[in-house]
Amino acid sequence: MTPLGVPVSDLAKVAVASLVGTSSREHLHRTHPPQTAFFIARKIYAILTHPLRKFPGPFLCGISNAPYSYWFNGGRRDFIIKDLHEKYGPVVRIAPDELSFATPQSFRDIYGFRTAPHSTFPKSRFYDGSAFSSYGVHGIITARDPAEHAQMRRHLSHAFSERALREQEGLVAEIVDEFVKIVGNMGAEGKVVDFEWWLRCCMFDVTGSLAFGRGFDALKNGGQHPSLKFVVEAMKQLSLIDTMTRFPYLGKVFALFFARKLLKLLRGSAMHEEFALSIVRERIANPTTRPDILTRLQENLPPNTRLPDIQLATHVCEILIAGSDTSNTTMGTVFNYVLRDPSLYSRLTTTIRSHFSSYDKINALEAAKVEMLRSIIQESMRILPPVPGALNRLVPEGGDTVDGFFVPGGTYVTTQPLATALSPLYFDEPMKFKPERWERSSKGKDILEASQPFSLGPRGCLGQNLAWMEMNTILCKVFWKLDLELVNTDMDLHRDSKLDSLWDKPPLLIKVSERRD
Ligand code: HEM
Repeated sequence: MTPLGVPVSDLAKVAVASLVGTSSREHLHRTHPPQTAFFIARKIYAILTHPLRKFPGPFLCGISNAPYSYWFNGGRRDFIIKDLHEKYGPVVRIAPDELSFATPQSFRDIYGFRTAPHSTFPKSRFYDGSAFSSYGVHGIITARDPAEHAQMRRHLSHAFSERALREQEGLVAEIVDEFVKIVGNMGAEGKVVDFEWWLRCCMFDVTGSLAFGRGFDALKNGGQHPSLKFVVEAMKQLSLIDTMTRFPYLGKVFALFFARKLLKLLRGSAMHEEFALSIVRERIANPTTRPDILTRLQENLPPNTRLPDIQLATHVCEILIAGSDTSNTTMGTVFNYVLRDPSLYSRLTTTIRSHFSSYDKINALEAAKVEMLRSIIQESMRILPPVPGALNRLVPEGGDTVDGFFVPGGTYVTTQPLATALSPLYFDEPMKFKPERWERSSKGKDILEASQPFSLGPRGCLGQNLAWMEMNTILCKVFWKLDLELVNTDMDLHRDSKLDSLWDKPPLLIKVSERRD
């Protein structure tokens, strides 16, 4: 398997098929007219009697996965689905077996814990494939079996507890200080800093330090670590893998066309897996009390047991992706909107600079008290949900209801975060950045549960307290110490971002200088 679920053997099969000609199945399809007519009649019958036929949506989506794959590969899937919700309403059929919802209640029904007579929806096959999946090992994010996942989550929760968080603060602060110093120095040299890239390096180092027990020196060497390159590349290929899952036969042809890309991914994946395993093994051979996630994952196990090396390595690889890109996207959105609004920028810097009498006094506990910053972060996660909408779930056998609609078993369902969080049904002037809607005193008409950046229920974000700690600390330190000015003001985050499984954002060019006041 590739890291993302494409069986390696498929690549070989495609190569063989291309040498020996069409497969027997393809030969069957070069059929006599009556067989062709029968095939078409069967297809039409299946379309007319499909259990999802009553759900609204574009006609083509009801008969083929092609529109969905086309949108996904074009990088604008979620924006298109958002438009479809505006046209068709709260539920849209986006593929033959797939429904998209855009309501707060659907978040609860699809992702939440449900009690009898309902049942909790498991993750779908679109989660198959991650680092080490070729060994049959799943991590906390890709485990689909609810019982297997529940056991993992109980164990991993310990690594994200309040106590663990307090102990992790020092490790985070070390890297944040390095980040502030590096961007400050670049600014002093007269360079414009691409915060999109440097925040990515910073979060990769922070999450690497916590999950792998060491940073990746991405800040020191400008993101040259092969694992960072691989992760960035792999996240951009998920639409391709999704397409291959939807079109298993066409997928083989695709594999031929994209053989180079896939082989590069395979090589990158093998290196990343090797690297993760070597770190885990090194750690096991040299036990330490360093208070990171890797240490915590080796605790709280039944006596005389330990997690297999590969299982540990799978968890840390998945945590690396879950924890780095999400926080980096959120902070990029904060900088983008705050720096465009001089009054907001001035109020925020004044608040932070008066809250802390010196840079050294900035810590997670105090940073969490800056309420204005909290509202700004919440609004940033609403206006650009850091995890876009492929959090696919499978309706269990027998079917169930989602926001009052009965959905047959076997249907794939999602709540589309962008469509929900940018809907005028739930937010007043949804395209406007208005942090005040999150303030406790706000009497706005907004329905805040329509923004669920961390998802909810049994698979909701396990690292959200850690994420808050990281983001509060970084943003307080940067706004306290540096003056910032957005350079590429013509950039539009919604217009210029693409998405695959996560966001592919445009550069965020910022002039940085030591604060003048
Ligand atoms: C702004 C920052 C973050 C956001 C918006 C975010 C969002 C999410 C979302 C939406 C999910 C659900 C994914 C799904 O259903 O497939 C998730 C899961 C998860 N996140 Fe986060 N996340 C953030 C930061 C972090 C951090 C910093 C970590 C750890 C270093 C982390 C660790 C996890 C883990 C382990 C899961 C899997 C939980 C499970 O399945 O039991 N996240 N996150």
